[in-house]
Amino acid sequence: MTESTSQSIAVVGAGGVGGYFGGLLAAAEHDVRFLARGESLAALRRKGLRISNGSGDWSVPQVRASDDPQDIGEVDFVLLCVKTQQLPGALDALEPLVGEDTAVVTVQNGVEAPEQVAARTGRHRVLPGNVRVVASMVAPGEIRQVGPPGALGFAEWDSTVSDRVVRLREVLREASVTVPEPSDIWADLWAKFLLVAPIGSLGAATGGASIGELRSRAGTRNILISGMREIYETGIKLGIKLPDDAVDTATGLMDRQSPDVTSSLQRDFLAGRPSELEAWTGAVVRLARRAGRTAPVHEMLYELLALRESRAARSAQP
Ligand SMILES: NC(=O)C1=CN([C@@H]2O[C@H](COP(=O)(O)OP(=O)(O)OC[C@H]3O[C@@H](n4cnc5c(N)ncnc54)[C@H](OP(=O)(O)O)[C@@H]3O)[C@@H](O)[C@H]2O)C=CC1
Ligand SMILES: CC(C)(CO)C(=O)C(=O)O
Repeated sequence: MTESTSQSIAVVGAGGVGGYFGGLLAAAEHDVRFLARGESLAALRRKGLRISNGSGDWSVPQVRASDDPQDIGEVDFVLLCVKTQQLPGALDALEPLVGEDTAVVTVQNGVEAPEQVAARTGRHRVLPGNVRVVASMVAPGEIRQVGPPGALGFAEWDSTVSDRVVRLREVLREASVTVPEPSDIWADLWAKFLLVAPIGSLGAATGGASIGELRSRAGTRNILISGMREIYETGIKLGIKLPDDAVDTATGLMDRQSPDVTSSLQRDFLAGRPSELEAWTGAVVRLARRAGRTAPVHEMLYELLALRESRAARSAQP
């Protein structure tokens, strides 16, 4: 074991992302402590974590997990792996985990989570992160990951590489996690946002059309590309150093995805679960306004989806 293995890491949320990256870290015998709850916690305590992907199934029969942040205690790093709408609750639980030198890594889709966390912890504690993986919790304690191995890129707020960034990168690499080194973490986050938000929003508004369907119809393809341009223009106006060809790059990435890919936003909508609508579609609309622009594609999609969500909430009431 190397020096970096002595780092302690709390994983908050044992769903798709937390279960996958936390599972890899735990399998590599790092000091990983899950802050979990409900059935996930019961499963982690009973049988540990099981992960399946293209290369097979593997499990970590014993993991350290609790729903009490005091049991987790102070750690070197927190991987904050909850959905955006769950951030306020997770942040309430953070205090016992965070000591003088603790850094908190965000993994959420969208571009606003780092600032939401920083509002509680201060920017100096936040390492904005960008996750590229397709992983979901198929049953409590059971994670399915599809496609290429998951990657977790992160840096300091100003995109610099501090000692703690180097330490966490080493720990993750020892656990076989791919760790990209973005030269500008904000441009990297926006580039992913630019790809994922239009696909997720349109996919949800169509009732769950896959990426293959959306990109192959001329009309829906145009909507996606116009949506990407809206995010690009907003980002540039807000000072994000997106490359000139960001929309072309995102279009190429979209075209190379397996045709059956869907996003978590549309899957959550289809299943009637609370969604990240505000952090995806809603954020595009808000950020465009902040930039003094409009984003007509996302404005329309946001209104359709917000109405759909509020109707679903009303009909779920007793
Ligand atoms: N899944 C993916 O492939 C990718 C996801 N992302 C982003 O990562 C984030 C996480 O997504 P994902 O892992 O899919 O989400 P999941 O819903 O699968 O996992 C979130 C987990 O966090 C738990 N949780 C929430 N609040 C707390 C809390 N206060 N204490 C303890 N546990 C808590 C949830 O429990 P409960 O079920 O009880 O609510 C759930 O198990 C999202 O922002 C998503 O956009 C980014 C890239 C890829
Ligand atoms: C990359 C993608 C679209 C994969 O599922 C994602 O981040 C999400 O669905 O939350």
